[in-house]
Amino acid sequence: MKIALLAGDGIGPEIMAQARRVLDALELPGLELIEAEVGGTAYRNHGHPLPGETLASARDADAVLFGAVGDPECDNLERHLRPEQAILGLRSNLGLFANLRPATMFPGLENMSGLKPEIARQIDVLIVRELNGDVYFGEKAMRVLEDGRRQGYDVMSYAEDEVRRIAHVAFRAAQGRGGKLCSVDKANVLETSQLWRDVVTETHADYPDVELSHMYVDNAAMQMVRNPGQFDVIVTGNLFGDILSDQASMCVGSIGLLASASLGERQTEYGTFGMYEPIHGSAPDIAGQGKANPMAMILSLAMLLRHSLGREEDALRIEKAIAATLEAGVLGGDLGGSAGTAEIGDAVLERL
Ligand SMILES: NC(=O)c1ccc[n+]([C@@H]2O[C@H](COP(=O)([O-])OP(=O)(O)OC[C@H]3O[C@@H](n4cnc5c(N)ncnc54)[C@H](O)[C@@H]3O)[C@@H](O)[C@H]2O)c1
Ligand SMILES: CC(C)[C@H](C(=O)O)[C@@H](O)C(=O)O
Ligand SMILES: [Mg+2]
Repeated sequence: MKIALLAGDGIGPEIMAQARRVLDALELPGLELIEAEVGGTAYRNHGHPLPGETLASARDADAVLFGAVGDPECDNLERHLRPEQAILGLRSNLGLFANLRPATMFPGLENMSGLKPEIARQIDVLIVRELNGDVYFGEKAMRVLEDGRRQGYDVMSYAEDEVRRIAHVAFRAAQGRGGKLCSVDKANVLETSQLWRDVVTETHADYPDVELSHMYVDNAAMQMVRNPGQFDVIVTGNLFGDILSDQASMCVGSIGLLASASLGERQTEYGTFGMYEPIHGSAPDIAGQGKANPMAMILSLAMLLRHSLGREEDALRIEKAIAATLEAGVLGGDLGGSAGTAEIGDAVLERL
């Protein structure tokens, strides 16, 4: 079993170190770890945020564990050299089109989001975000118009096969959970969304046991705050999924808790090849201070063990250790506590 570890920038290496301790504690037989540089760090050392060697290491592994990228000092670089391009490059080059972002309330955190505890307690939503299309990957340009005005230009597009394959992932996920799928779009305005809605509705014919609903994204953002417990599985496009998942994270207490799996079609000897990462970024405002919550990173490792290495029991062990740590009140600054990154790592390891 081979895992590529890409720690990245900012808090990436700090939280990766804690996930690494958890992985070491599991003592998986025959495990090989390959570390590679990515993001601003890779740009500085190799002139590119996603060096060919890093992409090759990721491709060659059974799974990729990814920290975070993003570096304020790189903000003025040309777009193709910015750290964020590394993550987009990995997602597209590795064919990782299905991004699973679960947001589940942990016992003890019901008061964290400001929602009424009886509402907060019901949150258990899986956001299935399409990851290889949308305005992220359409044609882009910074143009100068005839009258001298600059115009930013980004094309939003979806082809029907791209919508169909993510719809299948979402319907299957709903079958394995509460049997409800809500497709989120902006079909009252966008052609891409009208196609999205049509294709999701067509695909529903294969899954008559799943209850399908459609919701406009602006309403979904409101409903996510009003009553997030109404959602079971949400399927949506790349941009809407990016935004709604950060929003969902606060409903369960903090962005420092949300893990993700990015999957494609490639199967390995042990499961589905994938890349696993917290949904948050490199958090430059707290980087290097030992303050970052490593739980989203450690929960991403649990998802890796489940989906790519076929080790459900180890995944559950980690998830239970995180839940027990939170229930014991070991909270990072993001949750109003004072535990630092390593202290949280210690507490999780102790319970593991
Ligand atoms: N997958 C990724 O690598 C990824 C995801 C999102 C943003 N980014 C990049 O990260 C950089 C910073 O972006 P941003 O500030 O908009 O978003 P961010 O997610 O990095 O941070 C937003 C806020 O949440 C806090 N936060 C995030 N993770 C935390 C954790 N684990 N523990 C405690 N607090 C945490 C930060 O301190 C900050 O106040 C940018 O360059 C952005 O492009 C990368
Ligand atoms: C860093 C950025 C490109 C990325 C995205 O928008 O997908 C991030 O926000 C995420 O949620 O993984
Ligand atoms: Mg995001």
